Amino acid sequence: MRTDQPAPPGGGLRPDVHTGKVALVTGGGTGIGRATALDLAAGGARVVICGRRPEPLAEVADQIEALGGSCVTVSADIREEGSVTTVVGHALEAFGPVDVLVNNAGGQFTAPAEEISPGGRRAVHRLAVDATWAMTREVARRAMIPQRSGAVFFIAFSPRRGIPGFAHAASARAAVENLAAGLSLEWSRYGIRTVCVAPGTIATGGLDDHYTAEDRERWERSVPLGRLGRPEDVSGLISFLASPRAPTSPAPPLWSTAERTPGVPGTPCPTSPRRNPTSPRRTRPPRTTHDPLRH
Ligand SMILES: CCCCCCC/C=C/C(=O)SCCNC(=O)CCNC(=O)[C@H](O)C(C)(C)COP(=O)(O)OP(=O)(O)OC[C@H]1O[C@@H](n2cnc3c(N)ncnc32)[C@H](O)[C@@H]1OP(=O)(O)O
Ligand SMILES: NC(=O)C1=CN([C@@H]2O[C@H](COP(=O)(O)OP(=O)(O)OC[C@H]3O[C@@H](n4cnc5c(N)ncnc54)[C@H](OP(=O)(O)O)[C@@H]3O)[C@@H](O)[C@H]2O)C=CC1
Repeated sequence: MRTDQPAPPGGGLRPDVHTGKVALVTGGGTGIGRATALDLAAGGARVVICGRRPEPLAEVADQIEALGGSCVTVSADIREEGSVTTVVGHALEAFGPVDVLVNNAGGQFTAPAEEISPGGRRAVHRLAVDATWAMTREVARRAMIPQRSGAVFFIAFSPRRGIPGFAHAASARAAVENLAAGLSLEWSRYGIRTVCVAPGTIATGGLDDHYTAEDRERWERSVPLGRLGRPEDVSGLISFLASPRAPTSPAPPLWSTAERTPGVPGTPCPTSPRRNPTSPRRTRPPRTTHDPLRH
């Protein structure tokens, strides 16, 4: 069964939690981006979504409108010069200043590091790093800095210390994580929060379509929970962090919905240690009553 099924929107938050806000979600037509667009809309935000293919964008817009929300779609390849300006222009024209930007569009391929060509590395970094920065700068300059508020989300990877087959992509996400941390130091003065979310491994259509069943099974085995995450795990976190209930001080650099696997990424997680039945039980020393008033 395909795993990229629409999730019930809401994220468990109040239906007016984002009322009056405008959100822009890149790659909002599928997977994590779609779940995020739906959750933000279910909280009352007016949503702009972009991606290269118009069809998935239109489906999400229909879903949002069927729930009584507002959604505008912009079909664009955000790696192309000028397209970021166009996307942000459409958002401003449709709904006014953007309050929440979710830099979700991204992707890569798996390959041994030594086989990744400069062009292959560039293709991945152009999207994950360059287009993300261009979008963030454009939204900040045209909306968030003038209005002295906003929340910008970035998507990183977990684990953070590298993933076999992802040398190009994991290094791109490390750059984005550092960007989020640096911007939070610079742009707090404008009331802009920059937050990086590291999803772990999430069952999406993108994962189904671009990676082998073997890859997915290996990644699944490495999750202590025993299953991959769901898009709404990530969208629910983003929706909460975009809400007024989000902790603001001190701004945490990275939020993760992920496992923290102690072994090599992609290898099975260790099983729980079991007591050796032949080893003697440790005997506890007798309990003494501690009276804090007596020394
Ligand atoms: C513990 C384990 C954790 C696992 C974590 C898993 C976490 C991540 C999951 C996800 O991110 S799921 C998201 C799913 N979606 C995707 O990944 C998107 C799929 N990929 C793409 O859409 C494309 O590959 C791309 C990355 C956007 C590149 O597209 P583009 O149209 O720019 O590519 P091309 O013009 O065809 O090629 C450019 C350049 O790249 C080289 N290349 C492309 N594919 C491959 C490949 N499979 N292997 C090696 N090289 C590839 C291609 O040859 C070109 O290079 P040059 O010829 O110019 O040198
Ligand atoms: N699923 C997972 O396990 C994890 C995912 N991530 C990251 O989370 C994000 C969402 O992933 P997921 O939902 O799984 O994957 P999807 O492939 O479903 O989502 C990627 C979205 O980005 C859009 N997109 C890709 N390239 C461009 C472009 N050049 N311009 C505009 N839009 C673009 C795609 O639409 P279109 O093709 O129509 O352009 C698509 O809607 C990605 O950045 C991914 O790398 C991070 C960690 C784990």
